[in-house]
Amino acid sequence: MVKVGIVGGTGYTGVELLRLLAQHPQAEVVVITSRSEAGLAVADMYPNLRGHYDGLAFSVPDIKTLGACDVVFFATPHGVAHALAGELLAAGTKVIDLSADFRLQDADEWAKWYGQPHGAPELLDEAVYGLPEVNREQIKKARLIAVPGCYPTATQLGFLPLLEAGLADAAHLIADCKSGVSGAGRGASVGSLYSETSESMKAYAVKGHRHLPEIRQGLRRAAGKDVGLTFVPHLTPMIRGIHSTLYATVVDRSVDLQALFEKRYANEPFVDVMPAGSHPETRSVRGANVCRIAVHRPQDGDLVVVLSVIDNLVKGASGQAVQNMNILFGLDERLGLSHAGMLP
Ligand SMILES: NC(=O)C1=CN([C@@H]2O[C@H](COP(=O)(O)OP(=O)(O)OC[C@H]3O[C@@H](n4cnc5c(N)ncnc54)[C@H](OP(=O)(O)O)[C@@H]3O)[C@@H](O)[C@H]2O)C=CC1
Ligand SMILES: CC(=O)N[C@@H](CCC(=O)OP(=O)(O)O)C(=O)O
Repeated sequence: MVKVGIVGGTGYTGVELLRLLAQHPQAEVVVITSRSEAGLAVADMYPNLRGHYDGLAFSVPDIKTLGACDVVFFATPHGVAHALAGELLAAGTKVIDLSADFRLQDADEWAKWYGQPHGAPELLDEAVYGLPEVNREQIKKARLIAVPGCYPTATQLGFLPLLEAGLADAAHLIADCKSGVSGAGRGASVGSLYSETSESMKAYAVKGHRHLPEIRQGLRRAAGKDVGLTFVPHLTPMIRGIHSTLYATVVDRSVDLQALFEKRYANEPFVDVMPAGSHPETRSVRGANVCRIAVHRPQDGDLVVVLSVIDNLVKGASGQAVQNMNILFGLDERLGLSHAGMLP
């Protein structure tokens, strides 16, 4: 049994970790932290978890109790894992960080986009970017894993087959992405109010979103050269879901793109390449650790349109984090992650 600690149990990704781990046959959550709700029983805060975590209550973060776990997930705002990861690693505890603290390999780049100095640059060399479809072998040996962001997961998985095969004009990639409101977290803010987000839709951060350098870093690795990417996120009136519509110009029209995508993901348990002509829906992955992809070449032209959908809280965060844990501990990668999406 893997002994699990979670720092930040009251945010959306924290409670999603609890929901997924409740069904995991080889993991037991023994510590869950919240400074504001310390002492409260988990089931008193989250009635959906009644009967699953009897006796487990939130506690303040404490290195001793966390350091007694086999693995600690950070479901916290940026900067928290910087402060605590080093001590946990020294105690022999593995760290899976859902925040962006260790996603960018360059500490200066991180400081530029996150508006504060990088708090643990000495750990960057050993941090592994936790996208299993790319880094499975490194994840197996890692001590510190940076779980990719939600937009970066959907966008990279959609572009990878084209870039790895050298088939796209890497200088002109476009990612037009839509997110549900839970992507903004559980903290109260005017922008997340029902009356601000329902019956309306808008783009934001067109000038530059902090996921841009993360996506670019992954695409550069796949292409083996610099890439030019325009990334435009949108807020849409749904609770969960990311829908990435990706555009690239192909340099060779003769290639069977459907076959290329199917081959690339043939052995991936959590990437579903849909039949040619499909239009994946976000609700088909709601609650599921799945990225569902369709590839199109409208009117047989040289512009490829890839549609890629995930649940931002599952394949875009907590599900992917559990997938990483399974790989890290030599377990079946699918354990605890067999939920299908929810229609309607
Ligand atoms: N929402 C999403 O779709 C996605 C989120 N992420 C990332 O996952 C992380 C968690 O996001 P989300 O679940 O939305 O929740 P929040 O970012 O709102 O995190 C809240 C949790 O962190 C705890 N926390 C806050 N500050 C500290 C601190 N200094 N020390 C210890 N604990 C702290 C809070 O508890 P308390 O204050 O009571 O201690 C609370 O449980 C973020 O980095 C987010 O960017 C990644 C991908 C997708
Ligand atoms: C809709 C919405 O606001 N989404 C968030 C991104 C999701 C997120 O949590 O960011 P990390 O993956 O970097 O942690 C945003 O645009 O800031």
